[in-house]
Amino acid sequence: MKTSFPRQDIRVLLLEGVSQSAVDTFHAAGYSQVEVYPKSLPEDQLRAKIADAHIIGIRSRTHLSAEVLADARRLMAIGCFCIGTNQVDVEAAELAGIPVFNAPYSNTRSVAELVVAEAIMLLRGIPQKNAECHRGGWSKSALGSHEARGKTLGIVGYGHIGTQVGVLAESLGMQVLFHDIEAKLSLGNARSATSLDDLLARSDVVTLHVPETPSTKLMFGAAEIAAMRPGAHLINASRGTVVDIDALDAALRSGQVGGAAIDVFPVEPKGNDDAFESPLLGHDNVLLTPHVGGSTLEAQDNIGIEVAAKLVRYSDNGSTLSAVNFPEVTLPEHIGSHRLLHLHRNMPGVLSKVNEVFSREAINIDGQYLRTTANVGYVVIDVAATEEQAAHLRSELSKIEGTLRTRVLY
Ligand SMILES: NC(=O)c1ccc[n+]([C@@H]2O[C@H](COP(=O)([O-])OP(=O)(O)OC[C@H]3O[C@@H](n4cnc5c(N)ncnc54)[C@H](O)[C@@H]3O)[C@@H](O)[C@H]2O)c1
Ligand SMILES: O=C(O)[C@H](O)COP(=O)(O)O
Repeated sequence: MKTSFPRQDIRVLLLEGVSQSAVDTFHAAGYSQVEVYPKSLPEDQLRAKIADAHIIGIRSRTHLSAEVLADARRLMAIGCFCIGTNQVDVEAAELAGIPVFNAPYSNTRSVAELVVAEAIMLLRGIPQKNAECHRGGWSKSALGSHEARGKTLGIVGYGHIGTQVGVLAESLGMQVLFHDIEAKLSLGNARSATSLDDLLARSDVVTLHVPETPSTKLMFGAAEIAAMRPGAHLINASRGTVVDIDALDAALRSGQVGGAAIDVFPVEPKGNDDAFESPLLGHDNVLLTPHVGGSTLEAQDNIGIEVAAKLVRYSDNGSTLSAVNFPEVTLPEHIGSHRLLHLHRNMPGVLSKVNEVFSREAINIDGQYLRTTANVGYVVIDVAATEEQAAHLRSELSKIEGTLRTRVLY
């Protein structure tokens, strides 16, 4: 199958050490121009690089703002090789006709395992004991050391990760409480708290699993920390913007928070060679990890395949299934027809103008698919036409008012 652009001319830019499995997936699909970087790029370099890329793959460190996307003149699709998509201005991407794909489940288990391990470590006071041993100290004591069995784990954000954490914690004999802004079906014996304050008042360990949104920004500050049980522990493997890090620092000093495990930070280094700074440095009772909740070989391997396959499918076939910012269509192959893709602002009258083009040109439509979001409409039309006719149709479609982007797949 030919595409409007031969695959070997499509430039794929993968940043932040996206797994080799992604590169292999692109190569196997005939995409030979895959450029790989081990970390995120400074904004000036990103803007220069993105100007030539047709497909970009990033993880959580690369910010694709509206300004950066404005330079991405050739960009066709974005792959977030992770769960979070908060680092991308997804609305700006939608209005530029660029679908954003991610891997919504592939690292869920990795995060859940780490969090449960951290809960055990915190309840036993292991971070302090480990630090002391490293300094040549020895304080063998059961003081402040507790079994996880019978303790209460409070999960804030009972989504894919939160539910998995709950299942694993229950298998250790923990009581699980959760709080979510949506009504959620509880798994196992987990119970919904009546409110966030109710959860905080009853939990020995609180773990955060909310996405970064305007409503979760700094949602865990001095007031929430004060509502925790004195000496309870806090785990954050969600996003660094969710916790007021200075308030946590103060609560660790005062003893209101007994210990913490923090994987994500308001400001994170761009790559492994850059220095890490945080007010939490030097607290013996804090486990600090460099945003590795989802960084297992198993998860990264799966994510590489999953997201690369979604990008290839969109590029080859136009399917947008599971795009986070785009009308979703699952399309059959278009053997024997040419496929025209028309992305337009969602405004009255566009579809009739699209259809007018085909009747005016007397071209038969083999199949038509349409999905809309509040902002945009995505119409896919399979036609029995020659290559020249398809190219002409594309140029006619481009002239319709409200058109954001057109492509043709031969
Ligand atoms: N540390 C890591 O490496 C790592 C790895 C994967 C994901 N993450 C982060 O974890 C987040 C959660 O992942 P997920 O797959 O469970 O997402 P999810 O969308 O399945 O679950 C998030 C849950 O949070 C709830 N929620 C949203 N706002 C809330 C609020 N204000 N109060 C309470 N609940 C709220 C949602 O209703 C949803 O149930 C991701 O968005 C990502 O930022 C981090
Ligand atoms: O959103 C995610 O999946 C996690 O934060 C992991 O991000 P990473 O790919 O940058 O490790």
